[in-house]
Amino acid sequence: MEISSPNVKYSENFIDTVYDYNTTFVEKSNGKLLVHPITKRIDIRTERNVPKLGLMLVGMGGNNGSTLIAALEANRQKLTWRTKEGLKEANWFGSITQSATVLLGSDFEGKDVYAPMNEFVPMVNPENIIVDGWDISSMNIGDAMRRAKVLDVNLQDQLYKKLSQISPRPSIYFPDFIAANQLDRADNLILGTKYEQFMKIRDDIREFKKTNEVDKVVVLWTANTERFCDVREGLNSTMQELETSLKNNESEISPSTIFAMAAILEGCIYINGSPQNTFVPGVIEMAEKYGAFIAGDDFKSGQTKLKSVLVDFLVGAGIKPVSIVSYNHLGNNDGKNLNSPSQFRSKEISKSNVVDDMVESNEILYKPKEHPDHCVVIKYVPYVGDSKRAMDEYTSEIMMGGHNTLVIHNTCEDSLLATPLILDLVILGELCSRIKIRDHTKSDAKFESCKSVLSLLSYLCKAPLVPKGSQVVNSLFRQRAAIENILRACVGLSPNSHMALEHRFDFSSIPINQKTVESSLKLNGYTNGFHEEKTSNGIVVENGIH
Ligand SMILES: NC(=O)c1ccc[n+]([C@@H]2O[C@H](COP(=O)([O-])OP(=O)(O)OC[C@H]3O[C@@H](n4cnc5c(N)ncnc54)[C@H](O)[C@@H]3O)[C@@H](O)[C@H]2O)c1
Ligand SMILES: O=P([O-])([O-])O[C@@H]1[C@@H](O)[C@H](O)[C@@H](O)[C@H](O)[C@@H]1O
Repeated sequence: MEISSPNVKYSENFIDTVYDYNTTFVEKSNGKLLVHPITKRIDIRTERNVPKLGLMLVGMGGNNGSTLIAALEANRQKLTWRTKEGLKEANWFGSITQSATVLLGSDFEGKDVYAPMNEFVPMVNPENIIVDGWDISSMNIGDAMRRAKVLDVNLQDQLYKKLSQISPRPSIYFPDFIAANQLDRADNLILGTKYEQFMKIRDDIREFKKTNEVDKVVVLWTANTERFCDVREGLNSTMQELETSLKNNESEISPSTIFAMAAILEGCIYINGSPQNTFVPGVIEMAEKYGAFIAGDDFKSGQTKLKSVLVDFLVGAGIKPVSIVSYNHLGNNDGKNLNSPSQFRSKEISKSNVVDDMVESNEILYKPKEHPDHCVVIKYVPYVGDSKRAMDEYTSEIMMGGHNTLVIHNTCEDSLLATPLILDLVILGELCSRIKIRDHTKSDAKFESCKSVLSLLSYLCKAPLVPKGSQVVNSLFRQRAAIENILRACVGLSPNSHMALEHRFDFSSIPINQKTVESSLKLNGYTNGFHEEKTSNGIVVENGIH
């Protein structure tokens, strides 16, 4: 990849670009829309040095946790294994950072050219991630992998010895927050008051950092879905209240909120892969005060991911979804925990709200407050294990009183859909912590980090957490476009608009071909001897800046 841009500069530690950010503000008054296109010249700085990254999983002995650890090791060793379909090899299918590409542009023959998503800017290599974590179950990860029944046995057998030497740290367990049916796993617990348990988690993080000499740590919740906790003044509506409630051993402070507090105070990135409301206002205030990063909620892996595509397509096509029913049954421990009404309610909320922004986007189809019937059903059927059987029905109104009904059946190993998302959350979350911007027009402007709430990770979450006052976006393609266009901006490329004007109009008067490019480079003060620089991830950047 050769980026010939006068606005991109590679130094030893940074990629610096001067970027014209174009956006549009709209005023609504007296039924009219006054539209203000805005261009803001900013500097974008991406640290090039990728840290030695530690990942601490809460719930590491679960299906997702054990499968992630197994997959990291299998890919590290490039393992292959025989199955009845033939020889399989380790891969990261389902991970956008490892297995997806981004449209770069077109060649001079007009053909699209794509590049791997992880070649735009330096990203953490999964092979170098050091994993640790906690579980209320003491089972070692080798046996946990067997208990999960997710991976082929021939692969498990190659991994078992190494994974059986890994055991989860004792964790925080408040029976009231997860299903009672989880009690039989809970043999690996930290005792003491909530504050003492909080301090133990902080000690664990510090010990992990010191022992492994990691530069950064991501703490990621892939433990069981908790019930929602109360949010109220005097309990957790501010950081102060939360800290006081913790010290007072307040029953409504959940294990996940304690992990989030500990992670924030230890300078870690904290990511919530489950649907519960871990991020009470006091946690968000704490993250903002300490400049920590948080993201969530609930991995967007299967039915909901498809829903955020289908509803976007239907509403975008002017077709009106009027009834959406999402049913699935599965038999893994997640399903067992969700068999309990309070925990199911957490999941029902995250699976249901995903259509709201897309419905609200079209006032032609929907009157204010009008929305489709939307039903979510999850049943626990032990025999099927991790093989989730999902059935969805989308009924829509089409023109002249017609109807269109889509019925989808989807069977998958649920953990093999979620595990790659965990990797992406970790890698993209860490990348966000290395990107900064400042106002190019102000000589005294300071570089600013991302906001504490990493809404860029929405693509990976059912119920995206966004900064206060920001719009929740669930459309999968809008979420993906945000990621790819920010990666492009970090190397000075404009957003993919797909306008392709040069292929829709006769550009003979404005030729875009090899000669044009060379002459425009000269116009932009390029010299013949281009300054080439190999970046750490193999991109050769060619620019005329000397
Ligand atoms: N496709 C998916 O697998 C998917 C998709 C979206 C969300 N999720 C969510 O991810 C989470 C994990 O899913 P899973 O299939 O791995 O579930 P799982 O039940 O197999 O694993 C959860 C693990 O968390 C442990 N645990 C429970 N409470 C804990 C605590 N307080 N501290 C530490 N460990 C604790 C359990 O012992 C278990 O080992 C669930 O909340 C699930 O809803 C999963
Ligand atoms: O991601 P998705 O398929 O919409 O939702 C899934 C649920 O349908 C499933 O029952 C549950 O066990 C998983 O945790 C996941 O949340």
